[in-house]
Amino acid sequence: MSSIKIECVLPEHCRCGESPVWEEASNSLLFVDIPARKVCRWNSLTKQVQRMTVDAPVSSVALRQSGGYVATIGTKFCALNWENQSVVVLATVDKDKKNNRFNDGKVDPTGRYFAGTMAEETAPAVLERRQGSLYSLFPDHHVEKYFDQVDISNGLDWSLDHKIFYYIDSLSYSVDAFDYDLKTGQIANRRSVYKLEKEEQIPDGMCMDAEGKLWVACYNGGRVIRLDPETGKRLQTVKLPVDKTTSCCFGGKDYSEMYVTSARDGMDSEGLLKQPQAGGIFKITGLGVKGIAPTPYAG
Ligand SMILES: O=C(O)[C@H](O)[C@@H](O)[C@H](O)[C@H](O)CO
Ligand SMILES: [Zn+2]
Repeated sequence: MSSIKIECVLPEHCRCGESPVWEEASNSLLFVDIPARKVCRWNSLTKQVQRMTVDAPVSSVALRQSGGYVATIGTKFCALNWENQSVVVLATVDKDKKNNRFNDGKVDPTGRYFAGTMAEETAPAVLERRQGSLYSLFPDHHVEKYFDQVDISNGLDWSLDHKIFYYIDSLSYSVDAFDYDLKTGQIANRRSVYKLEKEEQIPDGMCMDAEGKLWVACYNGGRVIRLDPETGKRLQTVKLPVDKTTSCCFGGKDYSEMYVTSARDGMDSEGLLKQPQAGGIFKITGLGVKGIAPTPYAG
């Protein structure tokens, strides 16, 4: 008895929409369009979008406890002042890798901002491999590096008890887990919890639900899948009307709705005719499971 409804709530035509984050205080969804260098804020009540253009690819955005937002722009962790549209650099990574940029990022349950890097793509998923690393920005603005040799650093989230960190390096076609030490922010004991099936294509962004299950957006797979990270089983597949589904988060009233971002880059004109909503923002209701509120960056 499924009453799942999928709706394109914003026909944004993002080149590569990513990093959806719900901001409860403003009833808004934040997201980025990476190559368009835009951070966007869609108010779910007024349906209005505000956009802020920055000077390099912006790959993730997060709430900030002291006001405004943080974002990963180029290879920099930055603070955003939405009111006057200004950017302050908090830290820079990969200084020796001129072709690198950040990709997906998310704040851990105590307020550290995790984000990984990748080489810039020449086409979707075409890039120099093993150039990326995973980092986090602590509240005091110092940066920790966890590991390198990453192809496309992507989705990340934490278990409800904060003891496990989940991570996707897209070209491994795997969702991985690490033991997580919330006190120190250290990770250990990497293992795979789910390998994608062929038609699921490339794992991209992901989020945790209130029952401890992971939702993974499948790039080129036109779907989000719900995984039980404890058993390694896929529990559910929800198909969307676009192939390039990039990331997902919960939002809306009590975090009962899911928002999914998508991309247009890499589609030819025939594909775009078939999927005119590519690059839009989708809302899924009726999933019967809620999400959890995002943690703001504590610095
Ligand atoms: O947003 C991202 O994660 C990457 O920057 C994108 O380019 C695509 O999602 C990737 O190509 C699919 O693996
Ligand atoms: Zn991504």
